[in-house]
Amino acid sequence: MPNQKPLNIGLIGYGFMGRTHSNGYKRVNDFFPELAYRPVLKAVCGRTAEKTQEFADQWQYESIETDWRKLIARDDIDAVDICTPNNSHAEIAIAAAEAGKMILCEKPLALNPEEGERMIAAVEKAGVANTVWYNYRRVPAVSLAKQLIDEGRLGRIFHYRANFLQDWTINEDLPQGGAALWRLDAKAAGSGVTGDLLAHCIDTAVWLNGSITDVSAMTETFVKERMHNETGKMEPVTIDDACAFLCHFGNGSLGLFESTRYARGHKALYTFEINGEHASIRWDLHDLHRLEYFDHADDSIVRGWRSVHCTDGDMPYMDKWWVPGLQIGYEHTFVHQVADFLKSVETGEPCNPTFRDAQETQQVCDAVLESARTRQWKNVG
Ligand SMILES: NC(=O)C1=CN([C@@H]2O[C@H](COP(=O)(O)OP(=O)(O)OC[C@H]3O[C@@H](n4cnc5c(N)ncnc54)[C@H](OP(=O)(O)O)[C@@H]3O)[C@@H](O)[C@H]2O)C=CC1
Ligand SMILES: O=C1CO[C@H](CO)[C@@H](O)[C@@H]1O
Repeated sequence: MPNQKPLNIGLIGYGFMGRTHSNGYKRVNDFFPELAYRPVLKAVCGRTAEKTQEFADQWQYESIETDWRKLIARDDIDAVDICTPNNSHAEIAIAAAEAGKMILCEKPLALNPEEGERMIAAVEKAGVANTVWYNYRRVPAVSLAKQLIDEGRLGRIFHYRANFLQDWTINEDLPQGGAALWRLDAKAAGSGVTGDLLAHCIDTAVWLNGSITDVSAMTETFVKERMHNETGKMEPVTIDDACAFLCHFGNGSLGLFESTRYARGHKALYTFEINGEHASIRWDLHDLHRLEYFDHADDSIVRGWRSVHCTDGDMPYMDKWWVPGLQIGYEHTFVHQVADFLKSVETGEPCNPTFRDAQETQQVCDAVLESARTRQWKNVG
């Protein structure tokens, strides 16, 4: 569309998320033609020039940088997209805000709530648009769950249950740290499954069911020592391999959350179930276009769990895609977040979750880790 205004993107980090976001930028205007803005892939930054250039050529970025400070200093960058390991989010975001750039930051927002506070102060002082990529909110079935809850169809909520299960660190010979395995090093990641996986479950839960007030958690590190890629020596493992916690929500409901990288057979199984007074819903990332729904008001002779295939045009986001019955996937959640961000730039409305919204998840993660450490219930915040 010739009338769309360009929004110049500076992407920092060209790994897994660099690819999902780039795909989102490239596809968004074809499927959301009404948007006033069009992302332009202006520059990508990584520390390795050769690999960064390879990525730029493949995804058609106009230029590369090998120092994120140079990317932020450029006048031709409007929005900075942070796709680097967690320990760099705060420094990059604060510098980007001070340079007046809009910011899209990967999750978790920061290493800890203190960093999160400084990031919020920076974006709010600069008055720049900001969002955090908690992308699962934008699975149509998850957005539909939000709609059903907000319409009051579940009534009073009693229970919220969520799991995020993986199995990729079971091998005790897997090293820790360095470029590929930064998730196993608390200095780079902040924490293990709590900040990496439970953060998604917490973000969705707070969005769907409101604030979490207090938590009681346990964590475990099953493999205590691993070879560190940077030192070449066996070193203590500093992250949580598994975490489970109980919590209270402000609305009086009870929560039960579990995450691990030691659930043999599960690669990325994110599920949640919510039980209300009138109805229950459940969702499973492996079948992401389905929302299961049980309505007690149904006639008893046909009452049961319905499997709602979220592909009709009246489901959230689905009028943008194919025809009823044909589904979409993981990558579309990022297209949706880009679309919502561009819309927010146009209207001046926040694009959820903002840094301030995402800080709530940071605070819950902090309370969870503290509760596990002290073996006591902890209040959030
Ligand atoms: N929303 C979601 O569902 C997901 C979110 N994430 C989050 O996204 C972020 C990135 O994860 P992921 O993409 O998997 O990580 P990867 O390890 O795949 O990629 C990280 C990238 O960051 C670059 N990088 C690292 N340090 C710097 C630096 N100082 N300056 C510039 N570039 C740097 C690396 O390139 P080089 O080494 O050349 O510098 C690499 O391109 C994390 O915060 C993670 O938690 C990840 C997966 C899913
Ligand atoms: O959603 C996710 C899937 O798993 C990744 C790790 O393997 C996470 O980093 C990510 O946030």
